[in-house]
Amino acid sequence: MLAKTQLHDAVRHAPARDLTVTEIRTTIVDVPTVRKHKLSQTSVTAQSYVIVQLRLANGVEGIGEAATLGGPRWSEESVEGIKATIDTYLAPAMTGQPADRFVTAGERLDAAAKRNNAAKAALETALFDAVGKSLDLPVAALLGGAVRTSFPVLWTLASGDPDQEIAEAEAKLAARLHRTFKIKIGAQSPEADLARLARLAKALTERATLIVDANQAWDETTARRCLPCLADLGIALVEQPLPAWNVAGMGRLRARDRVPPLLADECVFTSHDMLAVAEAAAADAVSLKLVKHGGLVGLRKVAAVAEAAGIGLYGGCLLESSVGAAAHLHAFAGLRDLAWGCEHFGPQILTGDLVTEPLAFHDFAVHLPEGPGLGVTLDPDKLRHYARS
Ligand SMILES: O=C(O)C[C@H]1C=CC(=O)O1
Ligand SMILES: [Mn+2]
Repeated sequence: MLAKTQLHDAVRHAPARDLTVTEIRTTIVDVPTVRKHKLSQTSVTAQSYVIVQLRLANGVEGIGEAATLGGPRWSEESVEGIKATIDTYLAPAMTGQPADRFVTAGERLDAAAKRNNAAKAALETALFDAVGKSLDLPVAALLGGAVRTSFPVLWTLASGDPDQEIAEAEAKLAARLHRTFKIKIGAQSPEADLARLARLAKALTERATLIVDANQAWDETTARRCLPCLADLGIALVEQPLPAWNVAGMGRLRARDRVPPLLADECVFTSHDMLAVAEAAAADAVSLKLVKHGGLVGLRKVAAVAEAAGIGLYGGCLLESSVGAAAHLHAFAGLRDLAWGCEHFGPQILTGDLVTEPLAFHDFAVHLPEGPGLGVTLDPDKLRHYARS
């Protein structure tokens, strides 16, 4: 039994348990990138996020982030739209509600707005962070506990200039930061991309694993022609070669010879999408992203459907800062098998971060931050500095 003074101490130090949401604030930030990042459908020189700050009755603040890529070009959500949706619809639906009923919160958010998955993900992340901080538990523990605390992490080559890309990959290898590289293709002709990939494969042979992401750029005929060439170059994984709607086409491609494993990205937002991809045998792996799945609970549901179908898990990103990247790592930490590693290099491509201590990258891995909640602390000066005026 605790002595009286010990009992008083325990009560005094116990985090206050009133987990009612009292206030939700949103801020749009624009953080420049170290170089231009060129995808098939857009290119960016700054990353834009909506940062959510959510306060509980106990005084604890939770944070979350919604990432976008080039405005509403990667998916339909933009930071301007996300902020308006949270301020007008999602925040009123959660204010006055308990923060620790995550499934009920999801139901309320779905009733308040259709889709808007990135907006919901940012708000739900802030709920998890606030509850974790209140209970002195990491978010990964709230999700069932961490299986791993470090994650193999790749780097994306996306300047489009092979000389620059080879030099960038060499620097990452030398610093023992990354040894798998994802090359963005589809911004130029397939022939130009194949020539570029041949140069990269030759320069990095035996020292790196290469994967490619077409971001929906090819039609099925082009993909039929080019996929065997990618197999010959030793490309280990081909992400979203076809438009998101053409799941049947991905299934047909996968059934052919000399086709590298296919990774589903833009064609899987919901667990229903995941089921359709599984039924069409359209992917070997799926890229998991909070902005697609509407938050951590949704991400785990998509992962469960993939696991049930024998489809591998890949820890996807949308170039998040350390806030959004930390949220992903907590969700990935509890997955039984993250066969394809992760791509949360986002904090490294920014010229600055939004937290007091950015995520740690070393030994070709990114590491789960320690401490309650997300394990990262928003830096108010940096938030002010990058906030859109
Ligand atoms: O995968 C995407 O489509 C989006 C993003 C993730 C990494 C990267 O370079 O772009
Ligand atoms: Mn992708």
